[in-house]
Amino acid sequence: MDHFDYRDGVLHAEDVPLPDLAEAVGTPFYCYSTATIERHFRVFSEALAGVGVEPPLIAYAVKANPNKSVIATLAALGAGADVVSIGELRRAMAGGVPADRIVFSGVGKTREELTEALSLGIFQFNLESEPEAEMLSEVAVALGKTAPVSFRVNPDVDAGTHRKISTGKAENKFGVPISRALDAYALAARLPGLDPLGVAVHIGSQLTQLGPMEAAFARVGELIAELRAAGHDIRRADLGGGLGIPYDRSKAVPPLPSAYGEMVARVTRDWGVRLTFEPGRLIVGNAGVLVSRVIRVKQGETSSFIIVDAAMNDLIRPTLYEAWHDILAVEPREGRIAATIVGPVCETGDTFAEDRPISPVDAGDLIAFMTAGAYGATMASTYNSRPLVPEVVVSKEKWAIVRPRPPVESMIDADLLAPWLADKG
Ligand SMILES: Cc1ncc(COP(=O)(O)O)c(C=O)c1O
Ligand SMILES: N[C@@H](CCCC[NH3+])C(=O)O
Repeated sequence: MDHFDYRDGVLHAEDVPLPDLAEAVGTPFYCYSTATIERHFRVFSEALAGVGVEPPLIAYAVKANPNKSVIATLAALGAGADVVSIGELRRAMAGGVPADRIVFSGVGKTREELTEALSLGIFQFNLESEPEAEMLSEVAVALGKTAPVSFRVNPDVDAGTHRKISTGKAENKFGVPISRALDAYALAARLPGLDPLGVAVHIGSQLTQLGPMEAAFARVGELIAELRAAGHDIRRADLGGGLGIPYDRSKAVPPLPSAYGEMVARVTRDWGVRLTFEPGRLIVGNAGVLVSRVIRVKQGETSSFIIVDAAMNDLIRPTLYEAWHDILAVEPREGRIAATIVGPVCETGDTFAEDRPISPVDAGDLIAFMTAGAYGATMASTYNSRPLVPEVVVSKEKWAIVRPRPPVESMIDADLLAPWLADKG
């Protein structure tokens, strides 16, 4: 459930009519609902409340939406953070997440990143290779600290999602092959400065079936038993994120957090570990929309095109993953047309939807891309010298711009070549 609804024929974000925001902020802009973010975090936390030997750590995957106000909303509810760069780590802390609730994931952490994170005293490093373990050991020895580590294992499970967001198949770059895990833990136990205390897994994103996750978790359970038999003191398991959300309201809803929670409870019953979860999309996906204005409507030879002022640089998911977003008129008119909805960027791929049924719209009308709170603004670029889209947060009848629109002048590079040319004579 989200808090974007029609009232008197106008789409609202909580109690704020979207046309009012468009008037004040200009288009396009992202708009997030605080109530939805809070609700999703609570629903997920309640579904997982009883699993593991102590309350689980719900580490919000910051990459899904790193806006500081979003992080702050979640931090106030006790969320931890799953981060993949020092930028995300600093953002999480700036948003109020304590270091000891932060998990550092990612396949290419640098020595500088490992050093800063260890100095800050984070909850856990999820290592993705043996060379990374060796580097972290060197860092730990230099700092005179012990790093709490898990290996992210790659269980070679087909997650049944889009190939570009599947992470747990043998051919994916992520994790240590589970077949090599015993050797990796033996290495970590030998290396000074590492405490190999857990196992981590994450097989992909927008997962719409529980089966592949259950298969991966079962393998983690077997591994924990083998590691203990080999003398390792395993006290934690991190089951990652990935639970899917409904993008197309006319289709079946993916498994709910309650069903996920029941599956996790069943599979992990005898593990005797503290569990961590890293949900991203589930928390923020349906908490955000991208609001855009129709620039003009144009008749092509075979299609009718609605050209809007948002483009692939603002929301890349449709062209990158053939992803579906519901597209709604903010103030719908009578009737229905089918149109191809495109942005102004000079790429054929700058197409949000083809032959999509939508209420008739004219130049100047507003439309909303639904379910854009996750992997929307965070994946934006300035391609075609388009400034990043502003972000607005709504709470009941109040709203605030939490990232302003940069001026178009910011698209003009400083002239760094001139002094160099002058220097050459
Ligand atoms: C390691 C890790 N954890 C958590 C997530 C969050 O995934 P999602 O947004 O699908 O919950 C991702 C992204 O897929 C990830 O790579
Ligand atoms: N960015 C992707 C998901 C990748 C998740 C990060 N590992 C999406 O929009 O669906």
